Amino acid sequence: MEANVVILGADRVGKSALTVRFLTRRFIGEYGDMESVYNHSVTVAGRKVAFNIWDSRYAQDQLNQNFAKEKQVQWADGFVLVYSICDRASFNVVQQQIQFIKSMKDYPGTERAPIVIVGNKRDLCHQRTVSSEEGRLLALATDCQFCETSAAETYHGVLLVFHSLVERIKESKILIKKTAGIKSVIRSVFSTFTQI
Ligand SMILES: Nc1nc2c(ncn2[C@@H]2O[C@H](COP(=O)(O)OP(=O)(O)OP(=O)(O)O)[C@@H](O)[C@H]2O)c(=O)[nH]1
Repeated sequence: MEANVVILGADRVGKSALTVRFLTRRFIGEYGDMESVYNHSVTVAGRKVAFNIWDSRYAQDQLNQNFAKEKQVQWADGFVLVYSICDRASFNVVQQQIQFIKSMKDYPGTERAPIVIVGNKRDLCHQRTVSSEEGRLLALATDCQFCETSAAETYHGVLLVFHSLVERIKESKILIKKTAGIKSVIRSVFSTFTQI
């Protein structure tokens, strides 16, 4: 399976740190500000998954932000939305980004959004301004997955983020296929009737 994943979130929340941790198992501290797409294959539940990961930048002005996000939303099969547990403004950005994604992608009623909300920098819990409960409630209200982790401290927490996203992407791809199949049946029935 191929999975296009976009990493979104405000400035300095750890988007690159999470990406690099997943790719290399390492935390290197500073990451520059290049926007890149990385390829990385891992085995999830016995199945090889080829990830294309778009580590995005957060555009400051609204116009560029929407333009960039539209491209990303069209391209993506799934999203990792990152905030820092020490930065409430970044939590608000994630809420806006969920709304934006949902307004652009029409997830049918039965489909759970292929989005994982990640509260990063868990190692800095003495500076916490966003509680775990708030993150969990946001995920419940928006039907997304949620986890807190620390890219600085753990590889396994980060791995879990991508594994749980794969499950949602799998479900979403099956549903898209089914819907496309039903649409094509309806189209062919319709064209048969219009020819009669
Ligand atoms: N303590 C701690 N610091 C972290 C963690 N993740 C990232 N950082 C630090 O936070 C800063 C920003 O990390 P980046 O990965 O560059 O964040 P980003 O979201 O890609 O930032 P932009 O390039 O501005 O979009 C760096 O100094 C990282 O070392 C974490 O889990 N814990």
